[in-house]
Amino acid sequence: MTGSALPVTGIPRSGLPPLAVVVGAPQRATDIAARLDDAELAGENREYRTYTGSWRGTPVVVASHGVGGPGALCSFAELAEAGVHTFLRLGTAGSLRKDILSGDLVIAEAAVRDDGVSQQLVPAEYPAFATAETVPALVRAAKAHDAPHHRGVVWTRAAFSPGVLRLPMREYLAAGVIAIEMELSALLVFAGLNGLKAGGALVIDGNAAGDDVGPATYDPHRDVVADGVHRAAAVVLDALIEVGEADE
Ligand SMILES: O=P(O)(O)O[C@H]1O[C@H](CO)[C@@H](O)[C@H]1O
Ligand SMILES: O=c1cc[nH]c(=O)[nH]1
Repeated sequence: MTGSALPVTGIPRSGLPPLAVVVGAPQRATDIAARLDDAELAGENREYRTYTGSWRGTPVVVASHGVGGPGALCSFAELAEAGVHTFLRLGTAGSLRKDILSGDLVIAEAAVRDDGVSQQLVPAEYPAFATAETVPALVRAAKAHDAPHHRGVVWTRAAFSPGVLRLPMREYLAAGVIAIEMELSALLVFAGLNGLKAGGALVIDGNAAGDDVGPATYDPHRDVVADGVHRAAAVVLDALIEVGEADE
């Protein structure tokens, strides 16, 4: 990393394309970048691996943000500083509904702010909402790619493994929340507070509606999940371009 790079992610201080797909895992960023034209590594440090390239002729960023809201926020802040103004997260999530299956895509309308970090930015009553136009853009792209999809509210939760406290699972199921993951609400709040656009689509990697969510029931390394992520990458990139075109 050079002195001209941003300190956490190692990306340049300015000049990145305004449209970004953000993902948890560095390898997922590499896999998606391999499908871009003219992909180049723009920076790498810790869990943050960032590429630039173009998708259907439009310059984009693909970046990994790691696991958990606090670390992910460091990446979102540096990406925004470097020029990104629209973020779509392509993540994985546990399903909270029997009819939402492994490999399906959940398109987020909003997220429960149980991320453990956004409460330090703004009071908890402030909503974590997806930028309105991201939702129909993702739905249209999912249909175009024949991706089984669902839309609704996602539970972003900081703790992956249970502790001694009872999870409010029954309450969130009764409230109609459809999937659980770990970073989206931090992204949506960050975008809301900074006049940026953000949304997300999550590939289901199993059912997480029990009281014993966490490592004991977690099995994301299956073909049905890998196939879902591969399909979702094209969905999210297409939706990102559509949202970007609406800005022009
Ligand atoms: O697949 P990613 O994008 O990392 O998303 C999910 O997977 C991780 C948990 O293993 C958390 O980051 C969670 O949000
Ligand atoms: O947080 C997460 C992410 C993926 N799958 C889960 O069950 N939980």
